[in-house]
Amino acid sequence: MTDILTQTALSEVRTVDPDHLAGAPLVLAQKVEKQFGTLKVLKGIDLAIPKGEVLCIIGPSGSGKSTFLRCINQLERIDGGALWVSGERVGYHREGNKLYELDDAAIARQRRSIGMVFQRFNLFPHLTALQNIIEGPVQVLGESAREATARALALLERVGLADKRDAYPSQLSGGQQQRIAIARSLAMRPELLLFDEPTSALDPELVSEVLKVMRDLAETGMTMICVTHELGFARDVGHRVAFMDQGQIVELGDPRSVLVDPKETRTKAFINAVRH
Ligand SMILES: Nc1ncnc2c1ncn2[C@@H]1O[C@H](COP(=O)(O)OP(=O)(O)OP(=O)(O)O)[C@@H](O)[C@H]1O
Repeated sequence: MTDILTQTALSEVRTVDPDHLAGAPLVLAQKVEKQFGTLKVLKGIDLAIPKGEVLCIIGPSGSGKSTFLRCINQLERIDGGALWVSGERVGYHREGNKLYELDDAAIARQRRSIGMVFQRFNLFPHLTALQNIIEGPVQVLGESAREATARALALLERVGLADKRDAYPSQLSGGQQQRIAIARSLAMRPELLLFDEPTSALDPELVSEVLKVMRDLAETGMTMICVTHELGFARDVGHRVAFMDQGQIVELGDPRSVLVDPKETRTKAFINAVRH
């Protein structure tokens, strides 16, 4: 398996800075398929994401971007192909007519290493910012309240919200809630962070504060897959950009080649439409 992973890593990530090419990819998708009823939503996604990479996924509504993230995080089961995270085969998969399933404990363990930040912040409304952040580390990772609180306070500082530790979500702006949601994900010490349009539910003036936190995070070497409509963010922060359309990755490469000088007609049309 290491050979497959390494070979695929080298063939798929050649456009990435060599510093990001340390060993096997953190995420590997091979011919991943997903359908809802008769609707084929993912039609053979091949992708290798090395540790430390920031991959931005762009594409029109309904192209399967969220579904792909949800498959990585095992919120959806794939119907074909294979997915690995950290060299471990992810949850459910099918080979021929056989369906392989990990037990719930193994799935829970795999999911713990993957953080996900949603469009809607999904904070617990009855818990303060601090309580939202320590909930997972205490309940799931078994950390002491003292240790979890110390780390949560550092994370609040990192997202610029130390003064909001005792505020409830309803007392925070959308941008602040999203920054708490990011801190909450980080508190679980994830190896991989998935962002599903984290700024699209925000008022325009609140977008930049969330993008700044994501930008800072990228600089720490966190592996991130960001589904985003923020082309400026994708250009400045992404190591690579993937353009998805109709369940396929139509174009993949460094941000300049995909966003400024795309080769595919569909990519060009999408970028023009988003810009105007
Ligand atoms: N649970 C589901 N049941 C049935 N169809 C679904 C389900 N989830 C997604 N779909 C459909 O799958 C297709 C892809 O959806 P997905 O949310 O992955 O697209 P997307 O590219 O993320 O779009 P957007 O940018 O609008 O979020 C859409 O046609 C959607 O209606």
